[in-house]
Amino acid sequence: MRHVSRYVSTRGDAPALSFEQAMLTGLARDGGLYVPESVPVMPHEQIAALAGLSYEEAAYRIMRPFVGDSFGDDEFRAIIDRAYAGFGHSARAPLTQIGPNHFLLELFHGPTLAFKDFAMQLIGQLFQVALERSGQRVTIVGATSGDTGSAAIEAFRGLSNVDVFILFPRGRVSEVQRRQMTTPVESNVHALALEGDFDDCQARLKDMFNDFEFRDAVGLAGVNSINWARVLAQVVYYFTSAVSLGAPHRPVSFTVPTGNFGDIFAGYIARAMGLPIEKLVIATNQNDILHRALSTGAYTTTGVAPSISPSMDIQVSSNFERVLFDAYGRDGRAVAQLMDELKTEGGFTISQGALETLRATFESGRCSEDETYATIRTEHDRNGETICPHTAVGVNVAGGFLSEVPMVTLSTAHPAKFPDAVEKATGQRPPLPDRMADLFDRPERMTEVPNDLAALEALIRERTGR
Ligand SMILES: Cc1ncc(COP(=O)(O)O)c(C=O)c1O
Ligand SMILES: N[C@@H](CCOP(=O)(O)O)C(=O)O
Repeated sequence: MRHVSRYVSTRGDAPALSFEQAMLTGLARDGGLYVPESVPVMPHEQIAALAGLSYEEAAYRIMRPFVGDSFGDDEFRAIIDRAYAGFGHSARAPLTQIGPNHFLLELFHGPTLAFKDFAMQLIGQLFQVALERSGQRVTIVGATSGDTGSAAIEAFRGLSNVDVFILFPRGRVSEVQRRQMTTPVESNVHALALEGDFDDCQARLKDMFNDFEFRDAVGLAGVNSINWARVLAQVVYYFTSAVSLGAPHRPVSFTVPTGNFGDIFAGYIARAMGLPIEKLVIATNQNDILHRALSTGAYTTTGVAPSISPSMDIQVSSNFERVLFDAYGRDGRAVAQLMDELKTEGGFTISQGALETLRATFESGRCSEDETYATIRTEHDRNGETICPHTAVGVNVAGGFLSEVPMVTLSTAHPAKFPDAVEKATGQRPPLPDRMADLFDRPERMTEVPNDLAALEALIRERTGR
């Protein structure tokens, strides 16, 4: 398979970078997101040869061409092995069947019980190797609607060359999610409860990246899915699950509970690499901007409405920019203009040509709050499966797209992260795994912060002394 040598910005006005540079940079200096200059295609026989391999070996073969010479072969293998050693299931991402031709891909066996661990554990290892080599010290700032934050803290806690600041919307994450972020005792961890919603957290994060003086002074790095390495790690489980269902000899479809569009974008990359994905279905909760955009062509923000699937309470869906870049023929100026309209006017209209391109790849659906509860209840009663509300959104939307082609719905978090919603739906409270059983007894530590760039930057500078 050909190797990717460079990553380019979706806004076309930042220097092209190597894999390691793009990973440590996060957001491009023109405000865009890095993508591979071109996506390598994995030949049919190499996809077939993934059957029966360990998750780690498959991960190595799928990701290696994207890494270029940033990491040596043995070094990269060792990084992958360390990343997944702490997962609670030997298959890492096992499949379970919930109906004729309908499967759940369980992505919650990592240390913080959500799919974020697949990428964050890998990024943690990659950062450590890269920073030790360069002697650099970085300040990671992340925005979270609940799961990215805990996964990032878990991956970077206690590291001597990293400070990690996580912005989460105060009162809008589940109690388990909040405690996962506020109970770690390491002094390099800073949980910041922001007065606002997730879009505010993500907007302030991007503002920090666009303030070059601050960015350079603190050595700002990002581990949200704006970071290409996050997306890359998530490509792997599309391959492993599809191959175990017969790919590349037969096609497979995926439904992805979607918010910031990072996870489904990884599926889009898998498809571009040659994995025969028939349908790629975007499943949204009541914050349905992506479903509306695909249906009408109007990408218009309406304000975030809190839901029982809080990690998907997002309106400004960051990675959508990456598919727009392709849909507009990789015209960075056109993308920059759309993003400008989004910022100044709260939305934009997708051109007819780009909309047709998007519709050729993606389907979409929306799931209401009542439907989410009903789906959790039905899966519990019919299949004995307890699923989290995000997964329920996926299962519900996937129901409209079932066919003779196997459908895989991504099960993105463990139900115990959202016990109130699950208990309300099923009458039973899902227990936390043993290693987290004392989560509610641990003391919490967090700082309440305003939705104000200057105040946030001042706090980060003071805490890091930079
Ligand atoms: C449990 C869960 N499901 C789904 C999503 C949506 O994923 P994405 O933001 O990659 O679209 C998230 C947040 O990212 C999440 O934490
Ligand atoms: N749902 C996410 C929001 C941030 O998404 P990311 O994939 O861009 O990090 C969360 O749980 O924090």
